[in-house]
Amino acid sequence: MTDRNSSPRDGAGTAPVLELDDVHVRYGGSHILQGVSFEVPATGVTALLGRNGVGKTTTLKAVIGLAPRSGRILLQGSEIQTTSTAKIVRGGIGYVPEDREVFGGLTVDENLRLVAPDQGVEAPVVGRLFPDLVARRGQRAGTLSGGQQQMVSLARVLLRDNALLLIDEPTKGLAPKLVTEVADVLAEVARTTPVLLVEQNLPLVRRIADRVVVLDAGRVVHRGAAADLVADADLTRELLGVSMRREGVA
Ligand SMILES: Nc1ncnc2c1ncn2[C@@H]1O[C@H](COP(=O)(O)OP(=O)(O)OP(=O)(O)O)[C@@H](O)[C@H]1O
Repeated sequence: MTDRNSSPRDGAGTAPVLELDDVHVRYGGSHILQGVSFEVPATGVTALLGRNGVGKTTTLKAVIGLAPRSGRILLQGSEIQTTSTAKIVRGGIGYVPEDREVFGGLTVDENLRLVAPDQGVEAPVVGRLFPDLVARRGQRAGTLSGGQQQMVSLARVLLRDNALLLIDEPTKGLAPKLVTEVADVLAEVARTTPVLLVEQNLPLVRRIADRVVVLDAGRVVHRGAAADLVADADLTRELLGVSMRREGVA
């Protein structure tokens, strides 16, 4: 495994917010995570990368308790590998799954009031980061564009106080302009809350991630500074099978 945790942006010196130690996930006879170990520092964006099907989403699900896991997982030093998802969420992990999961029949405001009944779109964080959602407060979430639904998902999680955010491919399927908008929001969010981000868009990773963890076949194969990985065309091709010119962030 390559391990290049030497950047001044790597959060070294502070206690990690999340630690995975030899985490395994098995579905029936399939051994999906095969001893995953890494730390998420308490600041900035840690990007979890890897080719399709290597176990990135499964890693987030193992942390939040939605996949059958073994091994040790520590949130702010406390073991959570046997804790229920509801307790983990109450304990401070916000999870934005890949499939967005908005309530399509409810308005934008009603979706947010499920989490913050007294505030909805009036919550300061919504006005600050998602002015478009305030303007669309009465629109049914099912009629929003993919990017707008992504914003509802993100806003809903941000209505709570989180020690850590797990965000799974927030830009998947979005047009480049919306990718840029989501990237802006994530960069702003990460100023106050550490983020573990699954993302395939390397220009976005270069722009907002501080460090990367790369998985292959259920194992960590590389850790290091995001800038170092994306600057190394041979390494990105070797680890991810992509070149930096594939897609852009305006
Ligand atoms: N509930 C499940 N039951 C059986 N196998 C599963 C289940 N969930 C995921 N897998 C398998 O685990 C492997 C890892 O899936 P995962 O979704 O974690 O990959 P990923 O790295 O997030 O991929 P992608 O980039 O394509 O989203 C895949 O082979 C997938 O088919």
